[in-house]
Amino acid sequence: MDTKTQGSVSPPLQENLVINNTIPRAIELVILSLLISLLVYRIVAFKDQDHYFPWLLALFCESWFTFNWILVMNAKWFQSMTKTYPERLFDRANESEFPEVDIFVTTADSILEPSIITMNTVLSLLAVDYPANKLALYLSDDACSPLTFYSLIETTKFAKIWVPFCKKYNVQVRAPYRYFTPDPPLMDDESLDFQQEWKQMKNEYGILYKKIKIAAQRTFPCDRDSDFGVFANAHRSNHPTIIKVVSENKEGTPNELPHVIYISREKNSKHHHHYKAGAMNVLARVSGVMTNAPLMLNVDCDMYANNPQVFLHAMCMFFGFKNEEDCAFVQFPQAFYDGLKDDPFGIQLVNLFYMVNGIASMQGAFYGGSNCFHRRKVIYGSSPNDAIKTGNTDNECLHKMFGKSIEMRESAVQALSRSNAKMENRRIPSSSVEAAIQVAGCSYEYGTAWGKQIGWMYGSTAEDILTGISIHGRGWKSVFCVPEPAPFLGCAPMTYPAVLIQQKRWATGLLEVFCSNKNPLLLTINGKLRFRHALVYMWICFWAVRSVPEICYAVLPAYCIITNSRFLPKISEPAFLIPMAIFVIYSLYGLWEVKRLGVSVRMWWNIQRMGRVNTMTAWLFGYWNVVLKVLGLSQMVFEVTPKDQSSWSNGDDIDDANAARFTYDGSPMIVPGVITLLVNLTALVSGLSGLVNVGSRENWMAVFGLGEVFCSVYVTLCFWEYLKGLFGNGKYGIPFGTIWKSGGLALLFVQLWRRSSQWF
Ligand SMILES: O=c1ccn([C@@H]2O[C@H](COP(=O)(O)OP(=O)(O)O[C@H]3O[C@H](CO)[C@@H](O)[C@H](O)[C@H]3O)[C@@H](O)[C@H]2O)c(=O)[nH]1
Ligand SMILES: [Mn+2]
Repeated sequence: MDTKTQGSVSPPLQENLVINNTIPRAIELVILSLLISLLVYRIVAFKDQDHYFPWLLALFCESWFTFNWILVMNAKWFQSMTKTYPERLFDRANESEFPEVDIFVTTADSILEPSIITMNTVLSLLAVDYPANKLALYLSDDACSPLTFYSLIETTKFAKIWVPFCKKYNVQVRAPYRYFTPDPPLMDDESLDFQQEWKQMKNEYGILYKKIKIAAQRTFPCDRDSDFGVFANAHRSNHPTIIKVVSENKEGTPNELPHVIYISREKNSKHHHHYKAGAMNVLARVSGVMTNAPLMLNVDCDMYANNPQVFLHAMCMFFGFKNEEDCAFVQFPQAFYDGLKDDPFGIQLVNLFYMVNGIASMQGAFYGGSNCFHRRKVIYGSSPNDAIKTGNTDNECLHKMFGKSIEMRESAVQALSRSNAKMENRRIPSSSVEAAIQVAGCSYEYGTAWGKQIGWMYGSTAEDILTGISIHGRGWKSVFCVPEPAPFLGCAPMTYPAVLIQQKRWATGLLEVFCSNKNPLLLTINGKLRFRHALVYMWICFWAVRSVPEICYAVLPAYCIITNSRFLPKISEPAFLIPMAIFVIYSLYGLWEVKRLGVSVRMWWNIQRMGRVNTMTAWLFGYWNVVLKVLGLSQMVFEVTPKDQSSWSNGDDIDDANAARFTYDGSPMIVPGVITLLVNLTALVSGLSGLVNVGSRENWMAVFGLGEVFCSVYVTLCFWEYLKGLFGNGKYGIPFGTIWKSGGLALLFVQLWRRSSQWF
């Protein structure tokens, strides 16, 4: 791969741009010093308090916030980003020297992840600007759905006209459902030929769409001919391996289609299948024995390639670094299409922008689970300076690592020993189906290193972070690449219950990483994870833990108002300025940060409040999940996020105002949120009634602290959507059951507080 990279005359393929960060650093330091002052004040003023409990609880929460702030500052301290120049690539290397890439698409449910979405992802990837004879696309179907297989066959047929069309007219958006939806249509060419072909293509896509739609409505998508026979008795969680080579580029011509292969790994209730990580490992092995490309791209089924040059951008990184060590994987951002205006659920990850640029100057991007190119040998567990060692790895050791398949071991040796992309003895996938079936079996991994030392790591529902940290822990660096236009676009969850499920899974999975043997601190001590990078991993792993101090802090003001105690300095004390300054500076700073990214004030507020709401609901459940798992009381499941198709399937414009409204199901996750809201409302009401009974201004001050009331109002504003939910109808209303439960608990808390406050 590094054929001509050393040539000092040619301009670089990628460049690291350092971003000046002086002002943000100064502001962050000011906030830090205020936080520390507050802690000091709390300790000094402790003895003067009438009530110790709220004061101590506040001290605990604020200590955590300060610690968290230090982690954040560390992450953002140096800012940089990498820019790529794909047009320069062709001066460096010939197309025939480009490395092969095996593309992995995963799907797990043909209802939650409608086939047509997956197929559009497939089409966009088959049509990328890259020699087709260097590519193989593997679709992993964890649902073992004949519909998916049928759709893939039909899609591949359509691809035979779609791909040449895209390349001929240099179409920019190569997922047809995105290409054909805009009104007026995207026209890349004015010519009559183009217009005609465009119409024909739209028509053909319409036919494909209908075929899939009709097939989806039938119990079995088509006649049970020989190809589909295997699906007849297959149950999604109990069936033999199914591998079908749907299309093969036998001659290896660059202008044909890449290989297309369908895989449904063996499932059996006796064997744990490890969800997505398990699917990825099967993909790695099957592609290993079939095509064994040195690079692998993995995308979730909804993440279509929005920028046809994305492979070239990735190559700029792989070719562009002198040391392989600097580029174990190239991560592209996860961006979403048709995201709701102003991000009402606070999920579009914009606020992570500065974090991402910050870690770019350490060991590089986190692996995000999708949109990432990996070196195969890195996934196979090698370390940066291993290249020579692996040449003479003995067979027994290989057996223990990679399993009993001879083809697998041979391919692994090849993958581990080459630093060069050249693929000797080109094979075609259909010649290795048997070997592939063997390595996709559900007992294949027993006694091997899969999921422990090699492949995608098991033990967390955030297999991405777990796998990424183990790579960084071996001393590799990675890169983040943000070309224009956005390289991949996918579906963000479109309803609030879906958001909750996703947030809970992330928080759970991240904390699982902390509790695993890939703990960031352990990897710093025993491995090669750099200390500062480990701190950033800690920040992300602790998402779930953050829920505890946050929820305590959110009920504190209510507690104080109800029990007539204090957790903030009195307004008459100069110390009152400290928390006030923290609040004002932090809010303005956050606003300024996102404003620089072109985000509206409304969106800033949504990110802010949903940050609080998600932490106190979904992340709190994530925390409990992990506690229960550690106690051995529960097991994790990977709940797939539904991919919404309303925005494109029928061409109707979604009504943003309605889509942004919160909907509720019976999920218990919102209970802590409703309780928090209810106790704060109770506090405000009881505060108000206290106010009515008091006359003059001085007395009014004596009744309750202004700071506490302000905080209570703030929490209520954060939960405004829940407040609406209490009175909403139908799906927009919080179910009665949830309201009663939360109401009962809130009442219980308030009574308990009233009675017990005299003791603390
Ligand atoms: O048993 C399973 C479960 C999931 N998947 C696939 O995993 C992908 C991600 O699932 P999704 O429900 O879309 O999760 P998200 O929360 O959107 O995904 C983010 O978070 C996950 C970790 O929690 C990562 O695996 C993903 O790559 C990352 O995009 C999808 O393609 C699924 O088909 C499987 O193949 N098998
Ligand atoms: Mn997803």
